[in-house]
Amino acid sequence: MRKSLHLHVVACHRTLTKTLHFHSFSSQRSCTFLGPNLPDVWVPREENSSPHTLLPQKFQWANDGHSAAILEGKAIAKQIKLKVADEISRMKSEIGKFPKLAVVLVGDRRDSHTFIHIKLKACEKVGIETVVSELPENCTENELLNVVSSFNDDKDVHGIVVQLPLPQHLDEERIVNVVSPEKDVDGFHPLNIGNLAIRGRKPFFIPCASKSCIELLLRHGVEIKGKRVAIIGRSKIAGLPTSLLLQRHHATVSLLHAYTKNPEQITSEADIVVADVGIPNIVRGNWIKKGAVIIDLGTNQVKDPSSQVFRITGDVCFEEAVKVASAITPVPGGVGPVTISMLLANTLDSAKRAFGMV
Ligand SMILES: NC(=O)C1=CN([C@@H]2O[C@H](COP(=O)(O)OP(=O)(O)OC[C@H]3O[C@@H](n4cnc5c(N)ncnc54)[C@H](OP(=O)(O)O)[C@@H]3O)[C@@H](O)[C@H]2O)C=CC1
Ligand SMILES: Nc1nc(=O)c2c([nH]1)NC[C@@H]1CN(c3ccc(C(=O)N[C@@H](CCC(=O)O)C(=O)O)cc3)C=[N+]21
Repeated sequence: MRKSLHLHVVACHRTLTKTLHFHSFSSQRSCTFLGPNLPDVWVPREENSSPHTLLPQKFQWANDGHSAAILEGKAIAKQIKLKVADEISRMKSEIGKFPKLAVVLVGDRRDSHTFIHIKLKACEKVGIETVVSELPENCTENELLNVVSSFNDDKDVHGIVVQLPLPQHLDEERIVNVVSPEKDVDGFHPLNIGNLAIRGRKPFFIPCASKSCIELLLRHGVEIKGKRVAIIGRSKIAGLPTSLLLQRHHATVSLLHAYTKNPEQITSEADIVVADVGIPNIVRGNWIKKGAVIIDLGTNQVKDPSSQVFRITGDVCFEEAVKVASAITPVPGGVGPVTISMLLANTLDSAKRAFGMV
């Protein structure tokens, strides 16, 4: 029951939605719409792009009423989707082909169904064809491996997503290993993760949530190079690859997990805090250094006790953090939508590679 250790469920009402305008989009030129693909991003940013510091000079804290800038993801996601849709429509008219994504869902988890629904809808909107394979909770590992292998062999499929987590009796690592690295649009295959970890190497794909974190930081003018980053959570979906991607952007990264003692000591020294735990409101206001930038990946479905309706809440206590941080991603509407647009971009990339368009 390690997860219950720091379970602070706090009612965090979103009353503050102010967006400060000192954050410009000056970094747009240095990050492609497909996100921070290698190797371009490792080239130092243009001298004249003058990235904003984490604490812009004109930024003032009043004793009362300070509110962090909100790092909105929806507009960025929309921009990326438009560009992807445009490329796909040109692909169709020029060569008569289009990208196709295969999604594999095992079992009946409520959150997995929601996430897959979001992914399929987004694919439809931009012109990515989809095929879904649903297996029962009690399916065997071989049945699942056969489904993945058949998508590997299908030349019309360019991307494969096996929705995680899988039921306990299935060996997640074994399944991830079988996905062809060239169709691994999640970027979870050891070859892709390994190449992300090693300087100068280029994975076929970078995990979507990690690209989304970097995209949000760069697009809002937050400098990464030389900054101290604390990431809470080391999952292969987000925490671990985000640590690898951030170190490639020359951040100094601490990776925290369930065995980390006094995590608040480490987070309170960080310029950027990334939360990827899955525990609502685990990151409190007093975990955060004044002026830090907060990226909240947590997407926790919480049942409202009064209405019995599910709502989404992050890992960060927004109401407290917004008073201390200089900028923060909201949940919903922050990292999540950009993650989805990165999946579309990765799938398009894969199709372009398959059609010899890169
Ligand atoms: N917005 C987005 O794009 C995405 C959102 N998510 C969301 O992020 C959350 C995490 O999911 P996922 O990435 O699958 O992570 P996992 O559930 O796989 O892993 C959780 C991580 O948190 C760590 N952890 C657990 N309890 C504590 C604690 N008390 N203190 C410090 N660390 C702790 C675990 O440590 P240990 O390794 O030691 O067990 C583990 O590394 C979920 O809410 C998920 O929905 C995930 C991906 C993308
Ligand atoms: N193979 C695999 N790949 C993944 O990328 C993957 C996965 N498994 N398992 C689960 C996590 C979680 N994840 C999210 C994606 C989008 C939102 C998202 O769109 N969030 C919206 C809200 C969504 C809602 O309303 O429920 C938002 O934050 O605004 C959230 C979380 C991808 N994951």
